[in-house]
Amino acid sequence: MALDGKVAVVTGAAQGLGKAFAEILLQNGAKVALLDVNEKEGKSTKAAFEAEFGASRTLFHVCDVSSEEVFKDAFQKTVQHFGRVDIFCNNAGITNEVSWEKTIEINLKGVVRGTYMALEHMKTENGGGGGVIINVASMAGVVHLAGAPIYTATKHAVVGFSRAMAEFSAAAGYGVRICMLCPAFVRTDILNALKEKDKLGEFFRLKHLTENLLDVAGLMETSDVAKVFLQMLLDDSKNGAALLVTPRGAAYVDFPAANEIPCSPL
Ligand SMILES: NC(=O)C1=CN([C@@H]2O[C@H](COP(=O)(O)OP(=O)(O)OC[C@H]3O[C@@H](n4cnc5c(N)ncnc54)[C@H](O)[C@@H]3O)[C@@H](O)[C@H]2O)C=CC1
Ligand SMILES: CC/C=C\C[C@H](O)[C@H](O)/C=C/C=C/C=C\C=C\C(=O)C/C=C\CCC(=O)O
Repeated sequence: MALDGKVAVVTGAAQGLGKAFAEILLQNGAKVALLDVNEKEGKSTKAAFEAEFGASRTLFHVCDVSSEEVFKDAFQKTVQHFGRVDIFCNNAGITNEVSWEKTIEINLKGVVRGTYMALEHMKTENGGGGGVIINVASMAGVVHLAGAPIYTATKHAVVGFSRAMAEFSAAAGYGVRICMLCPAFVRTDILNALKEKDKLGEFFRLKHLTENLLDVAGLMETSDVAKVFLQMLLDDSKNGAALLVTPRGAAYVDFPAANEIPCSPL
């Protein structure tokens, strides 16, 4: 997929990884709708992008992905403004083990909402032009963090949901690919949760496990992950693929097929 003239939506685009994904899309010719719950940071990011890429290439909407109504409204306004959407990146996410229902609302239900909305608009069955959905999971969508069980659960769920939807989309002939990005640790504000007892609750006592993992794994910059995001987005051969991203490189996860699970008689 060439990006010139394409329209992308990125949730959680005010800062961190979402901002870096929006920036690389803009650098490659796309127009980008930035959706984020943080109005101040979102406006400031929009202003910075306007200065670099021109006012007509971006749009910012205050949007909380945990509200069906608000999310739909922001998406509809994006379609009205740009006329179409070709790329949808469900990136918004939080780490909060105390308000765990909120974490599920944003990290999982927000991704489900965004995926359904994007499919409804892009699927060729409805006269859409097809497209790509990138759901941002995490390395914690494939391995677990004992210090963040709900975060782990939401990211595993994003991987499972996206894989199932990718196969469904292909079987239904929607013309929409769905892939998952699974980075390890990236230097963004989300890592501050590791220092906050009011975010980790009883799991705060295991924060050293995550910190040890981080020490071994190393920390990436958002721009490094954005380059890998772009490669996956442009690879038309990938559907239902989960790309792990680490400081040592990237690799697609080799999931077993249902008939490949090794079992022995009980
Ligand atoms: N930084 C890391 O180590 C990694 C992060 N991720 C994932 O990347 C995604 C982005 O996170 P980061 O950039 O790291 O964190 P971040 O905290 O810097 O950015 C998250 C963005 O999402 C926005 N957001 C939060 N709740 C929202 C809501 N309800 N509706 C709309 N926007 C909302 C925030 O305002 C913020 O702009 C998340 O899904 C996270 O789980 C995945 C792997 C590694
Ligand atoms: C409380 C958690 C806070 C934030 C979580 C992060 O945002 C992120 O989503 C979680 C990442 C989880 C990563 C888990 C494992 C990572 C493993 C590696 O990168 C590989 C580790 C070591 C390899 C050593 C080597 O062989 O070189």
